[in-house]
Amino acid sequence: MQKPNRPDVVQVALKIPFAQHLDYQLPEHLSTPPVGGRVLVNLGKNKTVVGIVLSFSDHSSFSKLKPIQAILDEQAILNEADLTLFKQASKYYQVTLGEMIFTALPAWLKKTANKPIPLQKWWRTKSTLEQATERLQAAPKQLEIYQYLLLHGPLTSQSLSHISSSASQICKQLAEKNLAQAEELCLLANEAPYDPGFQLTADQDAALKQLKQAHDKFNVMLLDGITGSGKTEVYIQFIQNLMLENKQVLVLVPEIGLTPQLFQEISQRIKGQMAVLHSGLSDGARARVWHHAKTGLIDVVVATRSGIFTPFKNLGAILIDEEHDLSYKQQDGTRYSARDLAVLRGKINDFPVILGSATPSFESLNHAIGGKYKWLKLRSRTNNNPMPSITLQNALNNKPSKGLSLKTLHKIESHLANGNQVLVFLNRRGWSPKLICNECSWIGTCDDCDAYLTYHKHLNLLKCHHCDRRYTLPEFCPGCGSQHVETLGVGTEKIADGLSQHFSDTPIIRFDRDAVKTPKHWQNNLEAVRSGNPCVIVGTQMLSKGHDFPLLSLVVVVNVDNSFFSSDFRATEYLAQLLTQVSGRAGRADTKGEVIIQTQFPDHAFFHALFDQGYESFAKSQLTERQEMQFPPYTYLAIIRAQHRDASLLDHFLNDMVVFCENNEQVSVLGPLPALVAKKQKLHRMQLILNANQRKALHLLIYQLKKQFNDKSIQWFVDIDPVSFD
Ligand SMILES: Nc1ncnc2c1ncn2[C@@H]1O[C@H](COP(=O)(O)OP(=O)(O)OP(=O)(O)O)[C@@H](O)[C@H]1O
Ligand SMILES: [Zn+2]
Repeated sequence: MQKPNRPDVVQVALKIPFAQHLDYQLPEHLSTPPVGGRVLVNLGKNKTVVGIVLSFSDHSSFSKLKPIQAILDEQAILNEADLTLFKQASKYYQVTLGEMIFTALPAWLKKTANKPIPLQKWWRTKSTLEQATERLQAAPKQLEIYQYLLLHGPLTSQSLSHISSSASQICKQLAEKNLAQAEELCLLANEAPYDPGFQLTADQDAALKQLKQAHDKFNVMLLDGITGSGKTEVYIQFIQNLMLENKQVLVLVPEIGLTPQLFQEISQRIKGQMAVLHSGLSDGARARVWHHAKTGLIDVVVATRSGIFTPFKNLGAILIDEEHDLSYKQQDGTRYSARDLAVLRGKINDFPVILGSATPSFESLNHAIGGKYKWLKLRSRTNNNPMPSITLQNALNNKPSKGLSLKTLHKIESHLANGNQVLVFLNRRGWSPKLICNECSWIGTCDDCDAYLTYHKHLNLLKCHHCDRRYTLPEFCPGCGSQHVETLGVGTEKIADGLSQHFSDTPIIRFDRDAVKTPKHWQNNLEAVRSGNPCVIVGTQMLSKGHDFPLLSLVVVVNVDNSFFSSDFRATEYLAQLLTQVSGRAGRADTKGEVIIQTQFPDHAFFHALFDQGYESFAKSQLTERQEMQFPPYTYLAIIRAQHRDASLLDHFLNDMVVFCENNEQVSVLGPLPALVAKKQKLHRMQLILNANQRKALHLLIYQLKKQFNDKSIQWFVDIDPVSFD
């Protein structure tokens, strides 16, 4: 039956760049869909797509509306506050509302097929073993499954498949006999959560008090705690506190690799339900976490960047660990910052947002200094150990072979002999980053990108790290025919190789994108380290942060000198963060830590500013420079990025934009400039850098540019608050 105030027109957000929403007609045979729910509609000639209902109207300025094809959700998947977040975010990042929403939706919910979210049943036993044994005398397979569940449950039927291929059927039979039951989530019955019985340090105590005081209103708090100062303990006790009020908590970490650790640390301390959310999960599993967070079944979600969009029933706070990390900025598609959106979300929903780091971003630090964020400092390590000692080793006097000098190798040896572990940090994977000819100086470059090729020894080929194209190793120099072609420089593969030769009885554990391809690899490697035996870990930035390896006493840093030649005004900020973080891995338990930095510039002013004064003073003096030079965080940046096969066409196009901007006195435009990677997969890449004293002026100009230059032949997009120029 038709309701009296039934709307005729439904406004639907779609993944389209040209309109905020499209109007559709609501056909007689469909009921009114919920706002924030999904519908199926036709787009263009014959495409069927998923859209999100935004609002209703009695009329449309368009005639001949297409009808809604189907309603996919009976209940909204996004509530009003979620939609407000998307609306404000889409304005900020200058994309349409639909583009913003579809950046956020898990793939499962974007499918037109609308299959129900695959729920996952976890089985556990009921009744006693005696009762079960008696009743299952004639059913040995059922008894076997019962016994296995009793020992190892709760488990999914998939994880019982090694016992029987019809495990799922058998579980149902057990349930019929009232000997087992299924739950939708693995409810970890943490009736009595573990309590480590820590006496909080004075700093931890003070920080926690401030958090508790501000627990029910919007506030941004910068938990600025040196490495090993026990930030996690503060997070955990704050989460426990919020859970007492039945609130949910979202915890963001910068990398998948950090999710298991934090998940475990929190889960053993709370009486509640937790989930992880990251790109390593299946589509179905990700949609499931959305669903359970929204219904309120999950109390705490530990997620990577895109988790910021998870809808919750009663979200009480967002915690962002390692808030300075660049991984919080999405680097393709809609380039949002999960950290900045967290602050926006806290404001919309009126809850606190906690940004934690040992090396806060200069943006956040600036807000803390100015009083916009509450500044909670933890300045002592929980074990009262001093910070590790730093040695700057002159790489010109101590020539490294396979990346490490003899002096360094001796140091490593003595730390291993004391039963400790060592981390060698190098931000470059592969065997060596260049292949050169000693006679004509030819260097191996990618045909499709403006990049050198990296040699990978175990594959015995050259790889482009920008497009992943592979090349066979030339026998002769393609430039002059000489046989004197050699690899130059070191990567993690070569360092690990040198170490295995030198320390043949010690495990060398490599963490980089080639050696660690799945979360399982991660876990295996981490377990090898956690086993506590002396070992040398070789790792890229994957490993520079967050990890707590109690037995690590020496950190060796190789090859960070490139940062001194970078054209990025943030290069020193990033280097300071990296060195502080990676040094902070050393000496976390009982041993005093030691750090060796192999550098060709041991006298560089940078090192002295950072290590003599510490991160905070270093940051403050750099902020003063930024202010003088009129750079962020005192001004606002956006980059217009464009790419095309034809470099001169690209140049023309961007020059036209520059001319268009010429009369704008509030925004300065730099460019066109080639991107740091000037060519990628055959496309030339150029950019304009827009810098303004006011965000409003910058956004207005971009809005005008978008209108004026909607020429489809050149692909271009805007990056608001860029974090890199590549
Ligand atoms: N009050 C306390 N007393 C004793 N030990 C503590 C206390 N609080 C935390 N710890 C322990 O101290 C260690 C370091 O803490 P944690 O890993 O939280 O440091 P962090 O501040 O997160 O450092 P990072 O920034 O390097 O990750 C952990 O093993 C933790 O269990
Ligand atoms: Zn390439």
